Amino acid sequence: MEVLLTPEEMSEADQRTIRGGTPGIELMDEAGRAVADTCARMMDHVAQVLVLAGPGNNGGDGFVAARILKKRGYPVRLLLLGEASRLKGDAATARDDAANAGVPIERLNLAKLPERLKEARLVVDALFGAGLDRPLEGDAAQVVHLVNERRAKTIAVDLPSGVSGGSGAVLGEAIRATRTVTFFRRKPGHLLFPGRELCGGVSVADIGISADVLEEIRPRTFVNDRELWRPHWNPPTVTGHKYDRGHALIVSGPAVRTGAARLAAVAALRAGAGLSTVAASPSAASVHAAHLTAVMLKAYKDEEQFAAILADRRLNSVVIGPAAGVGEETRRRVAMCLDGERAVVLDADALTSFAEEPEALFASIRNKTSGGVVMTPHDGEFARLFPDIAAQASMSKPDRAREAARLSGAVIVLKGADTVIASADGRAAITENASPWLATAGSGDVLAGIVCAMMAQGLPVFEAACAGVWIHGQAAKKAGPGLISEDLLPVLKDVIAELAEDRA
Ligand SMILES: NC(=O)C1=CN([C@@H]2O[C@H](COP(=O)(O)OP(=O)(O)OC[C@H]3O[C@@H](n4cnc5c(N)ncnc54)[C@H](O)[C@@H]3O)[C@@H](O)[C@H]2O)[C@@H](O)CC1
Ligand SMILES: [K+]
Repeated sequence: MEVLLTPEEMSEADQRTIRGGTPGIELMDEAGRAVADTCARMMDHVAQVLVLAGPGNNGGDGFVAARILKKRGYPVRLLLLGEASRLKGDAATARDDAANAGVPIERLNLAKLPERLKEARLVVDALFGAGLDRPLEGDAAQVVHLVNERRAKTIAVDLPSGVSGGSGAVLGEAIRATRTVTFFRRKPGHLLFPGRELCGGVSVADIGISADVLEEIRPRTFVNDRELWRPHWNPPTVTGHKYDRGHALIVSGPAVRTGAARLAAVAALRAGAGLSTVAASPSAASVHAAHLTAVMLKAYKDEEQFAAILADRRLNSVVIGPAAGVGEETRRRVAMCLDGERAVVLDADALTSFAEEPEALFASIRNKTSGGVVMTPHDGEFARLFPDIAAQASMSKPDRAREAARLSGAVIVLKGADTVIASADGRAAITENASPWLATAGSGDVLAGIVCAMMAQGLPVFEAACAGVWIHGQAAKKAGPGLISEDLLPVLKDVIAELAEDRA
């Protein structure tokens, strides 16, 4: 399980280490050394390196890197944004050490920068890191603009300058780096877009901070990797029965819109639910009947018959929303699904149907005494249900999802290229295995089915949602470029097989 540290948490890790007896300058030396090592690895021969240093400790790391590269025989030049006399603490020490080692240090001059960039084979961006607290403008923004325009090979120290470590947002302008070297642990901004794209490859350097500090800091943001949820997932046992693996129920849309429910129902079965049933009106059921094999079908004429289906407690996890239609009927069905012990995935039209009265939905979710609820909005659906949270532009995606989870009581899967899963208890996971080919019709229906299956199998709700999103991503990798949603279904078998092998 990989934890991510916000800039505040990282600063706490630094401070705890320093209080524990490691001088800050030692951490900075290690950070700068890691940057210098990366520079050396990225150049096939000794050539000019240009270090751009800012006014804080990120600049300090740049001074150390320049000093070490100089000692290793690289021609190095350092340009400082701002006045040397304003450097403080460890950064001032690092500047003195670099000057004593003979590193040429100049004040950064915009007019001369293009010439300096032309001379360099490699640029080190040590302008701003974790301390970025406002948008870049004026000279700083100009510098970034000129570096990006030059398309020079660029190594970012900690973060590409201008990228927020907490949210991945670009504040003003941001460096487009070839590679980013960060310290101790990755930050959310390395995984969240647009930051992720601007980082290039990210490497994490050990700078002498002990993992013990994490026990005190208790980070609440994670990478959605296998380790996060796999301890809760078990392959079928030799003597197991299909009912041990739960029974997924997928509520279908009307006769002309039945495909979404079938995608979800087959996905649920493939993702390991013991059984999967589609519930449909008689006209929709006759369409399904021509298509379904392993998935079962139950037709219902009216609300009473729908209630009778729900009364079977073996149907322990339900998906409602895909192609369900927006309006009162869906609202009533959602309320019926939420009333009971089963787990519920609310997707698509189930979310949009409550755009006018989200509180009614949240009240039904909070009234639930057992069985988890997962909501899977994309940005548009999220903004309809949580307009106040969506309006807070400066809030990071994990924080928006956390707030929504707190407000609604559901686990929120906020979809996108960097899907975030968050729970009301404050945990949030960021996904990095999504394929761009997942942006295709029906992909969300498949996801809803997989999440439903994970809850049917008894995974706790947050872990079920994380597992579902991860498995969906892996399936897309296996299906490959050009995939359509149907292609995700057969390859789910391979993803599950690998999970099972991994535990053997
Ligand atoms: N002891 C430590 O805390 C360590 C810190 N490290 C480095 O230190 C960095 C954090 O250092 P700092 O907290 O000093 O922060 P930064 O060096 O990232 O930036 C802070 C400085 O930039 C200014 N600033 C912020 N946003 C600005 C903007 N938009 N326009 C103009 N000026 C702006 C601030 O006023 C401040 O002077 C990390 O990213 C990492 O590179 C590493 O050396 C490891 C040890
Ligand atoms: K930087």
